[in-house]
This record gives sequence, structure tokens and C-alpha cells, in this order.
Amino acid sequence: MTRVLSGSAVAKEIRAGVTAAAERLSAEGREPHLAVVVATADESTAAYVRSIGGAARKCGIRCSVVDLGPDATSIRIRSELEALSADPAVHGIILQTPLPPSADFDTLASAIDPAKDVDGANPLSLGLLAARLPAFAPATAEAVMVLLDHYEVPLSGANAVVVGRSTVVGKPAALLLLNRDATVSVCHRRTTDLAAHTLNADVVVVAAGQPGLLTGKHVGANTVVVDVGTNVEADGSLIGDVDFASVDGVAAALTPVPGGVGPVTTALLLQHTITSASR
Ligand SMILES: NC(=O)C1=CN([C@@H]2O[C@H](COP(=O)(O)OP(=O)(O)OC[C@H]3O[C@@H](n4cnc5c(N)ncnc54)[C@H](OP(=O)(O)O)[C@@H]3O)[C@@H](O)[C@H]2O)C=CC1
Ligand SMILES: Nc1nc(=O)c2c([nH]1)NC[C@@H]1CN(c3ccc(C(=O)N[C@@H](CCC(=O)O)C(=O)O)cc3)C=[N+]21
Repeated sequence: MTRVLSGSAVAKEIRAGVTAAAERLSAEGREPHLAVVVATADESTAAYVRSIGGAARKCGIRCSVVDLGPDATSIRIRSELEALSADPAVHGIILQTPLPPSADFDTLASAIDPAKDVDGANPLSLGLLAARLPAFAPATAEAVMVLLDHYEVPLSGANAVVVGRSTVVGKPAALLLLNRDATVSVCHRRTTDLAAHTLNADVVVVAAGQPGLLTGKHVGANTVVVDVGTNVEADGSLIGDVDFASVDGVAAALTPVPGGVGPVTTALLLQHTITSASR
């Protein structure tokens, strides 16, 4: 039997704390405010931005979406990030990926004030994370850890495999797992034999953006699979990177998409905004 590790209830719990804190802050005249900068027409990003806006509203956090369009220049994006960093009424800033082909995420994210970097995108935040110093972790990577902890998956000494090495998800997830004493392998497109790695893993985190990448042939009976992928199908439905039907019944546990990592990510982003507004 494969256990389905839902994120919805976990997210709800986090949002309850956020709502109470947002109420307190607003009563003091410090309405928490999250700004989301978008420069893409990507469908999964649009879905994410909608879910952030909806969740923020419900929790009493102001959310402004700054949509610069898919043709925005690096100069335009950078000046927006600088203006938001300098605005005392803004407490959290996120820059959505993907960006226009001419723009570099890591370069632009360094324009986000680390104090407002609620998605841990500034390379400085990643460095602090690597050094185990206080910083905002990327919400998705932290959501992976929150889910594993909630379902009491042991990490110390566990073999963990992360599929994907992006700055936004794969790399920080690997760092967080390493900080918890897992033995971590990071796989990517040049990995020659993905199954050889994942079959040996206690925990597999998949963040590749490739539907159907991980199948029942990649996992064993004791493997816990965390599916970070959010791929929008032609009919508009959301699917992960894991072939759910083939892994279900083989692995020990699996997070669903939707209803797994996604809602926890959004809740943590709001929680980070509260932390920033409280300072
Ligand atoms: N649920 C959530 O909260 C979030 C979900 N996402 C989703 O997670 C997925 C990954 O996002 P992101 O990290 O930004 O994506 P990127 O495209 O930036 O990175 C994808 C990574 O996966 C690797 N990869 C791609 N294909 C394969 C393959 N066939 N075998 C092994 N590795 C592969 C790439 O390797 P290489 O480096 O060699 O190219 C790369 O490192 C997307 O579906 C995205 O929408 C993202 C953020 C949050
Ligand atoms: N800098 C940056 N950080 C990100 O974290 C980031 C990004 N860029 N670019 C785009 C991807 C995508 N992503 C999602 C997060 C949550 C849901 C989510 O909550 N989905 C719901 C369903 C929502 C719906 O169905 O509309 C769920 O999984 O249950 C989806 C997608 C974050 N991303």
C-alpha cells in the first residue's frame, strides 16, 4: 500500500497561524504586503500566481501582482525589483520563473533586498542556507521538508535523491536535506542512469518539470516520493513529474499533485511575508 501524503491539511494549519498574525499586524497599521513580479506567459506560473493571490486574500495579506509581460527587458525587471525593495510598504518580493530568454534569474534576484526575499531567490540567501545561517529558504524546498517532517519521514542517515538542480528548487532542497544529515545525490539531464540512483533511495524528490519522468520502475517498496512538478496538460489540468498510477502500489509513500507540495509552498510564502512584516 502506498501512503498518499496530502499537503492540503498541512497548508491549512500554516495558513491559520498566518491569518492570526496578519490580523495582529494590520491592527497595528502594518498590513503585510507581498509583491509578485511576473515576466512570462507560462501556464503553471499563472496558476501559481492565482493561488498565491487567493490564499493571501483569505489570510488578510495584501498581494500585488506586477506583470511586466513575457517581453520585459532585464533592465525593466531589475528596476522594478529595486523599487519594491526600497518601498517600506512592501514586506515580501518574489520573482517568478521562467523569465524571458534574455534575462538571468540569479543576476536579477540579487536585486531583491534579502530582508524581503521571501522565496530565498537572492544568491546571498542560498549562500546563507548553505552555511546554515538564518535566511529565507525557497518556499518550495522548505515545503518538501515540512511535508517530510509532518509525516515523520526519518532523514538522518537516509539516502535522498533530488532530481533537478535549479536554483529555485533542486539545489536548495538538496542543501536542506544535507543540513538534516541525509546522504544526498542530485540528478539532472546528464545523469546516466537515473533508476540506479533512485532505486537506492529512501527519499526521492522530483523537480524536473517532466511529466511521467519517475515511474514504478524507479522506486522500491521503502521509497518515499515527493513530487514537486507542476505541469499543465492540454486540457488545463495539473500533473506532477511522477507517473502516479505506476508508482502507486510500489513506493511506500507519495505526495499527490495537486494537493501535495503546491499548497504548502504557497502557505510558507505567506508565512515568510509575515516574518518579514513582523521585523
Ligand atoms: N509545487 C511547487 O511549489 C513548485 C513547482 N515547481 C515545478 O517543479 C518543476 C521544476 O521546476 P524548476 O526547478 O523551476 O525547473 P527548471 O527547468 O529550472 O529545472 C529542471 C531541472 O530538472 C532537470 N531535468 C529535466 N529533465 C530531466 C530528466 N529527464 N532527467 C533528469 N533531470 C532532468 C534539469 O536538469 P539540467 O540542469 O541538466 O537541465 C534541471 O536541473 C516544474 O514542473 C515547476 O513548475 C517549481 C517551483 C515550485
Ligand atoms: N521563483 C519561483 N518560485 C516558485 O516557487 C515557482 C516559480 N518561480 N515559477 C512557477 C512555479 C510553479 N509553482 C507552483 C506552486 C504551487 C502550485 C499550487 O499550489 N498548485 C495547487 C493547485 C493550483 C491549481 O490547480 O490552480 C496544488 O498543487 O494543489 C502550483 C505551482 C511555483 N513556482
